[in-house]
This record gives sequence, structure tokens and C-alpha cells, in this order.
Amino acid sequence: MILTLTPNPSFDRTVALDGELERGQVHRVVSVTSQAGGKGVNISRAAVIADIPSIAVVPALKDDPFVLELLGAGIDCRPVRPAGGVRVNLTITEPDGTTTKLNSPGAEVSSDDLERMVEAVLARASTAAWTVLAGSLPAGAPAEFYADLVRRLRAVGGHVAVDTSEAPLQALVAALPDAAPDLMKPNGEELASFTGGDADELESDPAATARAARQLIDQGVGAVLATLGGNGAVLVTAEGAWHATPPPTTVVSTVGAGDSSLFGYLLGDIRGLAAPERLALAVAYGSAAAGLPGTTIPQPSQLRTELVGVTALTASSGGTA
Ligand SMILES: O=P(O)(O)OC[C@@]1(O)O[C@H](CO)[C@@H](O)[C@@H]1O
Repeated sequence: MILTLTPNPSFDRTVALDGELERGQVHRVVSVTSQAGGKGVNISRAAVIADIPSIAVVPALKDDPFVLELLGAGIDCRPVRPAGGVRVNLTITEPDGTTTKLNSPGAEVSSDDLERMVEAVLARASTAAWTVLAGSLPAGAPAEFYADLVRRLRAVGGHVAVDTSEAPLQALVAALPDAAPDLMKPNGEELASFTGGDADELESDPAATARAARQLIDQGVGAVLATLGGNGAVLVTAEGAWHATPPPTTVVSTVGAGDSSLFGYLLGDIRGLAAPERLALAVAYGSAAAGLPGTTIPQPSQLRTELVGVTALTASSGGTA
């Protein structure tokens, strides 16, 4: 079972344009779709699609359309009392795959609201193969929320993965090795935000990415899956480092690609695959998601894992293995 916590879930509204987005202009849109999302929710969705049981903890009312949509999709959703309604995040996609996101802050939470989420997670974590803490934090949550929860989860046992950004990511890194999760999934920009360096350079240089990710491994993190957009992903563990390139992909919407990659990695782990195969599955999931509209999560039949190329990064190419 994969347990996910999405403290700041969102209705993902996707607006598809038939041309380039022009600031200050009126656009007639091709389509508007909406899907209950947020990083942990997307991972639970991917799990259910792949026949892996998953529980999604979200702050929402039991009869909120958000919860009803997830239950309707077969996701075991455990709502805890929310501070307010579920936010709406807007995605604008252009025909060349350019994806622009406008993410709302989410309703302000109190420490009681947060404690309800923590209790819901701690009560189930011992039965989960992986507990995934994912996404931004709602307004009012302290930046240390994930770091504190990882500490408490380590006492419970089971594996913990964290995918977040900005202040909560900085706070988690500052709390290493004490709050070290088993897996972190930064993108190039997130990695650069605490290792220094240029995000674009990291995304185009797998060896540099591996060196940056190695800093987290040295501080107790079990594995780092660094997603690099069109350049695939790098996996670093205590045993080595690998880079995987995606199959040729026509990008439609990048929303949910990182979540799909993270799920692919977890699926590989649950199946007992070796590190390079786990990475290949992650990249197959991420690239399949990028080829689908909005926040659509791929079906296993849409994966082209055999077209993912994996290479080991050696000491000479990156000083990492
Ligand atoms: O605002 P956050 O929590 O950082 O990210 C939220 C979000 O962009 O992440 C998912 C894609 O990864 C979307 O479903 C959702 O809209």
C-alpha cells in the first residue's frame, strides 16, 4: 500500500490554447478540463491505475466534490477536517507543450488542522510500503511541517518519500540527517536551490546533477531521484548514480509528470527492481505523463520503458559512483 499526504490539494483546471499565450490579450480557448489533484493525490491516482492499493490523506470535507471525485476514481480517500475549500490551480497549455501554472495558496490552516493530518498519516504509516509527503504547504503551516513529520514517521518504520519545494524543502534539508527520508525527488531548480549552481546547467548536465544529489545522500537521504524535464532523470543512492533518457516524447502538458516519475520509482521498488530499472520505470512514467493533457496520469499500457536509455555515471564522468 502507498500512503500519500497532500496537505494542500487542488482542483487542477487546465485551459488549452490553440496558439501562443500572449499577455494582455483575449484568448478563445480550445478546451477546459478539471481534475482533483495535488502531488500526493496524483501519486495515489497512479497507484490505483497500476493496481497498487493507495490511501490518500487530504484536508477536505467528506462530501466535498473533491473527495467524491477521488472515491469515484477508486482512490481510498481519507479526508480530515479542512480549514477551507479546496484551492483551484490553473494550468495553461500551448500547442508546443509549453505549460504555465498559476497555483493558489490554499486556505489558511491552524496547528489543530495540521495535527489532524499528522494523526491520520501516523495511524496508517506502519501498514504502508511507502508514505509519500508531497506538494506545497497551505498558508499557516510552518516550513518545518514535513521535517517534523519525517522524524515522527521514522519512529513508526516503513519508507518515507518527500517531494516538495521552496521553504518546506529548505527546512527539510536543514533538518538532515535527523529528518532524512528514504527518497527525495527534487527537480533541477529545487536541487539548485540548496546546493547552489544554476538550475538550467544542472538540468542539462546529469553528472553535475548527480554530484549535487550526492550531497543529500551524504547527509543520510536514502535515494535521490532528480527529474530533469526533457533530459530524463538521475538516480543517486549510496551504491551509485545513473542517468536515464526518455523515449522521444511530444509534450502536451508537464503537469503531473514529476508525480508520475515518483510513482514509477516506488512501483519499481515495490516490485523489487534494481536501481537502474527503478529509474527506467520512473522516466517511462514521467515521459508518458508529459505526453498526456492536463494532469492525466498514464496507464501502464502507455509506458515505453523499453525506449528509456539508462547509463551508469562513473567516477570519471561525475565523481559520483
Ligand atoms: O502548489 P504545489 O502543491 O507545489 O503543486 C500543486 C500542483 O501543481 O502539483 C501537481 C503536479 O505536480 C498538480 O496536481 C498541482 O496543481
